Amino acid sequence: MTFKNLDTSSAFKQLQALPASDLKLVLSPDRIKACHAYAGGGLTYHYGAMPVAQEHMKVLQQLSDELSLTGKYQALVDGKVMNTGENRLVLHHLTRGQVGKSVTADGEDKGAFYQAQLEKIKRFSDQVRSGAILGSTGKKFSTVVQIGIGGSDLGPRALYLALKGWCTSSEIELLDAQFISNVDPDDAQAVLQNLDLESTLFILVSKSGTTLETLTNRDLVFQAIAESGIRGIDPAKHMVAVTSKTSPLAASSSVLDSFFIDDYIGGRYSSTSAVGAVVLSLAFGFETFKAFLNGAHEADMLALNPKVEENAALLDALLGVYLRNVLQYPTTAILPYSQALSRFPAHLQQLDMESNGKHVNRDGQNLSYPTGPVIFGEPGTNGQHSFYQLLHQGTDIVPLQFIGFSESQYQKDVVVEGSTSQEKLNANLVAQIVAFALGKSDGNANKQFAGNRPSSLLCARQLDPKALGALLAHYENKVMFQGFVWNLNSFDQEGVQLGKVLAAKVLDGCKGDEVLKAFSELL
Ligand SMILES: O=P(O)(O)OC[C@H]1O[C@H](O)[C@H](O)[C@@H](O)[C@@H]1O
Repeated sequence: MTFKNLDTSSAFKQLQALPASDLKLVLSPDRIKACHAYAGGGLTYHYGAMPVAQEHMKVLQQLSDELSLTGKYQALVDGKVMNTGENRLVLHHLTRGQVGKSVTADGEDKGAFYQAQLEKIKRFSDQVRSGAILGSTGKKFSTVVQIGIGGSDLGPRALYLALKGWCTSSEIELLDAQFISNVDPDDAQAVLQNLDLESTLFILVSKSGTTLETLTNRDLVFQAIAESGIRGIDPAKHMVAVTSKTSPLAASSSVLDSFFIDDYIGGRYSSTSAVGAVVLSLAFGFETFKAFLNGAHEADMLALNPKVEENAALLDALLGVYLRNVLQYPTTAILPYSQALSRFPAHLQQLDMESNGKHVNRDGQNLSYPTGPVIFGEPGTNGQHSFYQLLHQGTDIVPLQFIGFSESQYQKDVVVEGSTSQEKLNANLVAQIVAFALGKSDGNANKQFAGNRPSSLLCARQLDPKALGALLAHYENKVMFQGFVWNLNSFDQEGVQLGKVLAAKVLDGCKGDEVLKAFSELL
């Protein structure tokens, strides 16, 4: 299997030579109905409003074949070392089901290891939710608080918010989940001040076990418990740990129990491991989390298909490469028309930008072509009242990724002026896709809409656990495929280390109003 730079690919050179198609010419109901691929979990990926004609699709297939993209995916799930920067396997797919051959590493069957952790999490969450495990003063747990940052916060937080409505309307008993991530003491205080500590279980999540913000917040929580004055409360009975077996936290005695991931699960890819499993199983019940895993696994299996037009994640990845490297668009907006996905764009920022925001290839050689785009986004319709002006009439074209659902989660609605709120939400979604693609001519230049703003749409009947699992895996696999195309190592993150080192340096010499002095010393 050969890894090579995108600009050495003959198919890529063909792609560059094709005429950039004109959206106005091709967007039609027939095209929209024809241009889609099933993404798993009830989710479908629609690309009719993308600036590609059949001739582009043919060359994208050639590019995928030339770079052996699904072959590289198969090698990854079969246990080939794909994280070349850290010399590690990449096994997050295995946390939601077997995709390739069974993988043994460190003398351990990794599938069996992840399955054993899931079974332990099921037992534990069942016991907490049933009251078989109580707080140290005898109260049943009603709230869980995850302490973590980056991949130990963004994915789990986004997924909790995404499923809270569906679980509520499905009459699943919820435990309330809260999240503490920032080292800003106000972040923790805003959560702690509303808690009944006797009925709260804290989940300390750090794969490395060394992240400054997380360890600091752990100590802040322990201090709050100690200072609460609650008779008989034992902090160790109100905290569990999620970490890697090689981390300093692994042997911690100051927690009720520990659940493990390993070094083959990257932080931004860890939501389907114990990092997401503990909080989501406690909050919504293990069965809900298992349905979520099944949706992700279905998407993973679909991503093995070498036929680009039938592989939603691969197609999304290749269209993204066309927009980034041929049409030279530097950003992508994620626009979920679902308030429940309010933190999903934030998770995708880490997933995409920490994976592919790199300037050297897998061999450490500088690259001469663009790589990962800047990712941002907010739910619709709110974004329409914020940054859509630039998206419609700005000087830069920003490719758009819409996400939508036919039905709401709570199924509570109101008819105003002949339509429900869900109908209004989706009318806006449809109107935006067409307006961005076709624009509007006007004698007054200030009122002109150039159109030709490309977009894709991922949609399903409802945001339920399976659809959410497929949505998460779709983007993980899209980012993986794009990393293969750009010949990157998408699985390490050297770019976050310098800030940590400098922060430690400033801390040594900086107290309170000394900060300005410290800055001047560093200049
Ligand atoms: O889970 P931890 O080891 O505490 O790491 C938390 C985060 O730390 C860094 O920011 C890494 O770049 C992220 O990928 C990771 O998710």
